[in-house]
Amino acid sequence: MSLKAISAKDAASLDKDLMDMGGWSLDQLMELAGLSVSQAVWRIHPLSAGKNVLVVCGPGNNGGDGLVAARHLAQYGYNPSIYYPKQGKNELYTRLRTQLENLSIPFITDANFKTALGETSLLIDAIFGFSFGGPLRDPFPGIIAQIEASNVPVLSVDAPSSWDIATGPPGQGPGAGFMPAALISLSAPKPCVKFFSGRHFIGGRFLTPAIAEKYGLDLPKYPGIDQVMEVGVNADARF
Ligand SMILES: NC(=O)C1=CN([C@@H]2O[C@H](COP(=O)(O)OP(=O)(O)OC[C@H]3O[C@@H](n4cnc5c(N)ncnc54)[C@H](O)[C@@H]3O)[C@@H](O)[C@H]2O)[C@H](O)CC1
Ligand SMILES: [K+]
Repeated sequence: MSLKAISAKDAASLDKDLMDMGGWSLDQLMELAGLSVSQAVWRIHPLSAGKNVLVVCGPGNNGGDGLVAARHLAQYGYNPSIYYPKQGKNELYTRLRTQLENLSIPFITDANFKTALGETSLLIDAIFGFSFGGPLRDPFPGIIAQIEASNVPVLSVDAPSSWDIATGPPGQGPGAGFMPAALISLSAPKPCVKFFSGRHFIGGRFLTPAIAEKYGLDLPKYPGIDQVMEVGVNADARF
C-alpha cells in the first residue's frame, strides 16, 4: 500500500497548521518524529546487529529529529554518536543537545567524522528534510560524498539528504548515487519517495482526520502502540 505524498510547500503548511490551530508545539512534534525514527532503527537494525549508530544532523528541524532519535536510541542500549557540523542556533536545539550531553553521548568533530564513519554499523541521515533546496552548500557536499562512498547502511529521515524533494537525486555530483537502505517519511511521504527503492516507513503519529482531509493524505493506520509502520515492499531486510 503506498500512501499519498505531500509536497514540500504543503508539508511546511501542514506543520504550521499543527502548531497554529492544532495546539501542538514544535517540541512535541519533534519528540514524536524522533521517537518514530528510533523505532524504525529498532526494526531494521536491532541491537544484535550492532550498537554503534552515527547520527548526522543538519541545521534545521530534520537535524532536531536526529537529536531526539539519538536520545531514545541511547535509552534502548545503542551507542549513538552525533555529527552536527552546523548546529541549529535556537534554544530547542540547545536543550536537545544538553539532554544528549547529560547521557554522555559524544558529539564528534569534523576531524573524526571519517573515523566514526568507519566504526559505525548504521548511519542516520538527519541532515535535510523537506526544506532542502539544492545545490548543496558547504560543508555538505563533502559530507554527502563521504557517506555515499562508505558502505555503511543509511536510514534517511523524511528524505534522502541531497535529493530534491520533488525530483529526487541530483543528476551528478554528491548525492547522485546516494540510495539509503531505509527511509522514514514523517506525516506523509514526500514526492521524491518514487525514486527510493529500500525499506520505507511512515512515522509522526500526530495527524488528525481533518488535516489529512485538508491535504488529501491517507491517515496511516498504525498498529497498536507502534509509532512507525512499514509501508514499503521489502519488509524483512536487515542491515
Ligand atoms: N509534521 C512533520 O512531519 C514534522 C517534521 N519535522 C522535521 O522537520 C523537517 C523540516 O525542517 P526545516 O527546519 O523546515 O528544514 P530542514 O531541516 O529540511 O533543512 C533546513 C535547513 O537546511 C539548510 N539548507 C537547505 N538547503 C540547503 C543546501 N542546499 N545546502 C546547505 N544547507 C541547506 C537551511 O538553511 C536550513 O537551515 C522535516 O523534514 C522533518 O524532518 C519536525 O521535526 C516536526 C514536525
Ligand atoms: K534526511
